[in-house]
Amino acid sequence: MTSFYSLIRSCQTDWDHYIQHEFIQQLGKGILDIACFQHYLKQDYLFLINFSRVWGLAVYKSHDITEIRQSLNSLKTIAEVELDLHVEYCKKWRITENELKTLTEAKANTDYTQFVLDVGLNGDILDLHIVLAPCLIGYGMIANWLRKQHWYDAKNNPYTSWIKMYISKAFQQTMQNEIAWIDQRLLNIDTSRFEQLTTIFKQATQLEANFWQMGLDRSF
Ligand SMILES: Cc1ncc(C[n+]2csc(CCO)c2C)c(N)n1
Repeated sequence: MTSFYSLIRSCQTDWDHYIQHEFIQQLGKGILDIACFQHYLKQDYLFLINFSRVWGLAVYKSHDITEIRQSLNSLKTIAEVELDLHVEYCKKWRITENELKTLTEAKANTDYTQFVLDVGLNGDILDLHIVLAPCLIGYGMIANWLRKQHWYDAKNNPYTSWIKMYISKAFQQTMQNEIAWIDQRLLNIDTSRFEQLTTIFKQATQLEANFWQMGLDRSF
């Protein structure tokens, strides 16, 4: 049966590279250079702004009022709640609001956003959810993977607060809801449509891995 997990299996190597990226391994061991994490957090502020735009596009691409409300809800959460939380979180890492407002966007960030918006503009609501899946579902899976590693150090780790966000019951439930939404839509698609979706999913997964690499290299 075609399910969200078939998408992962279709690009297992890329998926594992994203989930188990060096950035994540160093973060889980608590040895990631703070400057790399700060660079990631700053770029993520820009990413989240673009990400909220994508939900705006999803509102437009919705088929019915249920889908409109679902996308609108995601747009409101990110624009009205999560961005403020991100700014507060950045302050704890000595990143000021002014710094966030005057950032230069890194190439890995632009490439990712451009791809997501391009898929969204040309495709339908299912394409949009699939291109966003590595982002929406991947972070929850990263947290779950980290937790299972024998070297994962939750106690003496400056990054525990970040990992906790994605281990939280609320986030894990959101992730499961998204998997269920995708699974439902994958039930009735044919092979060629599935192949189209795997291409989108694989590319978004690679772009997510590039985002970690950008953090690690502190590149622009
Ligand atoms: C590059 C990048 N990829 C994924 C996420 C994770 N993420 C972004 S928005 C969202 C949904 C609601 O919080 C999630 C899980 C991130 N922060 N940065």
